[in-house]
Amino acid sequence: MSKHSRRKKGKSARRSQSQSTTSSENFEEGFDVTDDGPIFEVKTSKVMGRYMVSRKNLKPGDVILSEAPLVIGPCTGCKVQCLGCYKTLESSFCTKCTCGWPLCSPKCKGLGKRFGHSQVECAVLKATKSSKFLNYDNFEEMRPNFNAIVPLRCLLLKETDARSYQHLMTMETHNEIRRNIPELWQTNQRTVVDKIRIDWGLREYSQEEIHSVCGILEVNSFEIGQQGVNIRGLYPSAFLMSHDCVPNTNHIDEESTFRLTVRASTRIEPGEMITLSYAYTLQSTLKRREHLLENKFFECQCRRCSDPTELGTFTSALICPKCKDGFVLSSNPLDPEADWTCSNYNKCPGYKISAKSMQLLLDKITQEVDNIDCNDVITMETFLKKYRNVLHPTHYINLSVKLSLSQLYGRINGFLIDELSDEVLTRKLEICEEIIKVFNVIEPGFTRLRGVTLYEMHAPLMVLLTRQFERHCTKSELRSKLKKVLKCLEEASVILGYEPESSPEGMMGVAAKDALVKIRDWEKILGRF
Ligand SMILES: C[S@@+](CC[C@H](N)C(=O)[O-])C[C@H]1O[C@@H](n2cnc3c(N)ncnc32)[C@H](O)[C@@H]1O
Repeated sequence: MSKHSRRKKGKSARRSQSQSTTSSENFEEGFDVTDDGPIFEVKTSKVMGRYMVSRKNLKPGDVILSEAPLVIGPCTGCKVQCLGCYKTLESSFCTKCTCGWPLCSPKCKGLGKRFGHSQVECAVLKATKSSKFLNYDNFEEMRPNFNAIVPLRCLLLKETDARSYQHLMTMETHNEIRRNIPELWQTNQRTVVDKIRIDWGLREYSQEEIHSVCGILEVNSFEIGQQGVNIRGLYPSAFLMSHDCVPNTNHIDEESTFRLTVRASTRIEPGEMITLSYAYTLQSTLKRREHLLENKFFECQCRRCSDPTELGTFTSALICPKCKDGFVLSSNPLDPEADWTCSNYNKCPGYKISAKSMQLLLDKITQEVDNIDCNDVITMETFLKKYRNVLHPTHYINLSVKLSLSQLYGRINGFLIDELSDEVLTRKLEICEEIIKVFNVIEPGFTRLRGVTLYEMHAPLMVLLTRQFERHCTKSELRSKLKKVLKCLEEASVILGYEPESSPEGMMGVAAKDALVKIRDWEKILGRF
């Protein structure tokens, strides 16, 4: 699963387990167990297979599980990277390991490590002369070789850690479905199965077994690593979380150990499903469902997907071109072929646009937005103006532009926070308020998107307030405004306090804590807010 979303599971025999098992029956280690028993249990349904259910009352921030990976390594389609630490490599700075595969340096910290380039892997890659397929003069051509590394690491577990291998093989493969998707199956055959069995000569692994490992990785793995690092990993219990387009957990992975920690992002009651989103939440229902079907092989029927308004967020809605008053919504969001109609039945009876026309329009607008430079504030604002009568203000395309603007205003040259006029500061604030209303619904609670946006909100509030103070405002006005800043910062510092300190979000969390100290100084002057 991507950072925002993802993953899945295994064989029908496993489905026959009892309706409700404690986590420890599946894999004793890696499960968080409190004094009064496991935090979650695993249940089974016909539609979803196994899924995780809470046994406790959980608060936002509570740890649900924290565990080391079973296996990690390069993502499919990754650039050439160091097999030890996964740093992307440029040809001129590359070192070769004795097995002939690239490393960042002879002293790479991942050399000889279980979750890096292990001695066993090195010996196998060397013995099979696998490096003869690596053309160091052409990094582009070298890339597909990396697709077979994690599958090989899974297969090597058979010898080096049989228990982990057995556990991994209980995960869903969706082989029955994947086998009937020729493009997917044949790509795996060519770039993984034949690479391992024919190019590297490791015939001891059967075709079926390697395809299963590919399926397990596609369905169950997490994308991990900090920005610019392209790694995927399988975890012993986290894969059991089912998908929901409004998830109730957030997770982070530690940079040096790759340990995954899953926390509740909202309150979770005993018996409630523990979920994450396998798809990017800032997408339309159509796009999320397409992603889930193509990559996780199921049709999402969650509350958000079933509701044309997406729980009142209107993230897929257009403004009706006919009455300019209603919103154009899918007449059946669970059917991608369904027509789109105006919500204003009285004024616009019978108005409709076909799914195909809608798709063409969105493709065109998406292309336009993709062409905007990621720091170009002016063009982003022009885009929003251009489509103000077409896209709902919180349409997902608008939201992605607004999310960028919320982080650019105050940060980039020409738009540094102290240089912004009151008008632009107010604009930043309005954008943050608008997007946080949507995040409160689709990514509620202690989530990265909310944490970052709350932090972004405090800056314009604070600068506007300081300017007002200089222009003389009353103590009580000041106090009430500072209260708002305090609220944003307090929540942002708690949420972002869970992020790794070296990550951009973690650094923001530290900055939020520093800013809180300064606000407390105001409190000393003005009295308690
Ligand atoms: C990472 S696995 C989750 C564990 C899996 N259910 C198992 O039994 O091993 C992801 C798979 O679970 C199923 N799944 C997860 N969430 C689902 C949902 N909301 N609706 C239907 N199926 C779901 C799908 O088959 C999906 O490919």
